[in-house]
Amino acid sequence: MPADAAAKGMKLERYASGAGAMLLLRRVASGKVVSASSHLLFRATVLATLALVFLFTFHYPSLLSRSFTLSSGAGGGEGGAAAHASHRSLLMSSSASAASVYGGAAWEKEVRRSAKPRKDGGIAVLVTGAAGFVGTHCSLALRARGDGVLGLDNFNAYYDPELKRARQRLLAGRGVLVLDADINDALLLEKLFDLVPFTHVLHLAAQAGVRYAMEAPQTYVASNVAGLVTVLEVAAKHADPQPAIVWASSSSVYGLNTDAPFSEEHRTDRPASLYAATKKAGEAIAHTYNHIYGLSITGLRFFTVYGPWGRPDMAYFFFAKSIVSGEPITLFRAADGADARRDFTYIDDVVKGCLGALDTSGKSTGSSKSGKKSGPAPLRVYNLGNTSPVPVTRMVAILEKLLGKKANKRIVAMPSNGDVPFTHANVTHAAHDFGYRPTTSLDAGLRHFVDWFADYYKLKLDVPKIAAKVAGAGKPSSSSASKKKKKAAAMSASS
Ligand SMILES: O=C(O)[C@H]1O[C@H](OP(=O)(O)OP(=O)(O)OC[C@H]2O[C@@H](n3ccc(=O)[nH]c3=O)[C@H](O)[C@@H]2O)[C@H](O)[C@@H](O)[C@H]1O
Repeated sequence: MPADAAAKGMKLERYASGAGAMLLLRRVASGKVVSASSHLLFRATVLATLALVFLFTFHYPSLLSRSFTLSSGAGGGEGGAAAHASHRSLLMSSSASAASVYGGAAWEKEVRRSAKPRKDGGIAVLVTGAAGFVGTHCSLALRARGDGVLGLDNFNAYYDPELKRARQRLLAGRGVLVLDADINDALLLEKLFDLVPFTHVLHLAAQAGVRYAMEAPQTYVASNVAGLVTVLEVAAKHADPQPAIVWASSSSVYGLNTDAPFSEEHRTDRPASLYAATKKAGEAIAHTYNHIYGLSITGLRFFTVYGPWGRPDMAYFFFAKSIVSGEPITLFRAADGADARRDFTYIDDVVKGCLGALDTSGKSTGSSKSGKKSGPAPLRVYNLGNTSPVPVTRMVAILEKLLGKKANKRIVAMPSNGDVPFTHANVTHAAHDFGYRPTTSLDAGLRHFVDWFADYYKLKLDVPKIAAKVAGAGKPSSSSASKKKKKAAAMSASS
């Protein structure tokens, strides 16, 4: 035996057992009993392997059994009673596995309870991205009218996950369970469809943000393309009956289109950002699943949605934070010298549009059993905007008044990072098909946002007084001020 192999043998066998190993070391070192050495080496290896298997099993049971997380605080799962074995897709976020509570009878009961309609004729909706901004508001509105809602969210850290947890707690308080789960977890989705005959999927989970797409392009592909495909695959090939799908597209699909107001008939083949390209890809993918599998699919092109419980990555939200803290804000000016303009759309108006789209979606016509469709199913796309673009500088002026503080503004040329100079929705189709009529001005909507913002971050703003000034209502009496505050709080929690 070469000297280094003998040395390795000595090293391994030293771990095998105390006194015996010492004896062995002497014998191996003398080079006299080589065959005894290899025999013991084999035994030591087997022992070490068994010890490792034992340790692994003890410390990492979640890797060996399937975990479904129940995280609304409502009820508990049954430890170790995994619902079924599964692999995790490489596309999935790892956050879901961290504090897992296992599936089982109690978990299934909670899932069914949350998804069960409370009224005759109510629908059962699986809401993806339920702890997101639009997802939270839609889930609350569905629950408020007696529909069944089960939420999914992967609680990723794109923006403050604590805000998502706060929304989750709000939903739990209204009886809506939001599972820690990723839309790319096909087996979990299948399991949920086995438990609940969902009539609809409101698919809002996505990687949002136009400019962030330059920093993290792959996350857009994973959520907005792969994630959408996973949801549609399960809905088409596993769910029985197939649900109708309503999902979040985006105003950004209009890209470099200059015809205004943007109509669903306009070109959408010139996306300005990868975000827009993934949403456009989603619309093409929706066509395929409708065509082949008979899924009823409705895409909603949201226009810069804002309001209470909003997204901190959006300009109105982080501008408000910066104004309060005295930090500078940067405003983009378009190439023609005009201020950037957006068709800012208030959350309550968008929620009405989402519910209208769900209620008029029509049925899917395919069968996951036979793989055939009985005829064409609805395939729709709608703008959900406010129909009145406002310069971003005006949005900042409203915030300044509401917050009682001037912004420290810096105006720069719009960087070429996926942004577009303006958006403007034509909502004729949504108005015709489900009565969509946005009614909230930017002044009123931002007043509701700032009421919530001050409350959530515990800021000492005299919000009702400032809000009334902006709305031109004069100085409110203390009773009308408190009535206003109560109304805003009720709205932010129930819309
Ligand atoms: O409708 C959509 O489909 C998208 O709407 C939203 O995108 P946008 O309309 O771009 O909103 P947002 O980032 O709030 O910028 C607002 C304005 O502020 C300007 N803006 C922005 C940042 C900045 O630092 N300065 C600035 O002037 C900027 O030029 C713009 O004019 C969603 O984020 C997106 O997920 C998607 O849903």
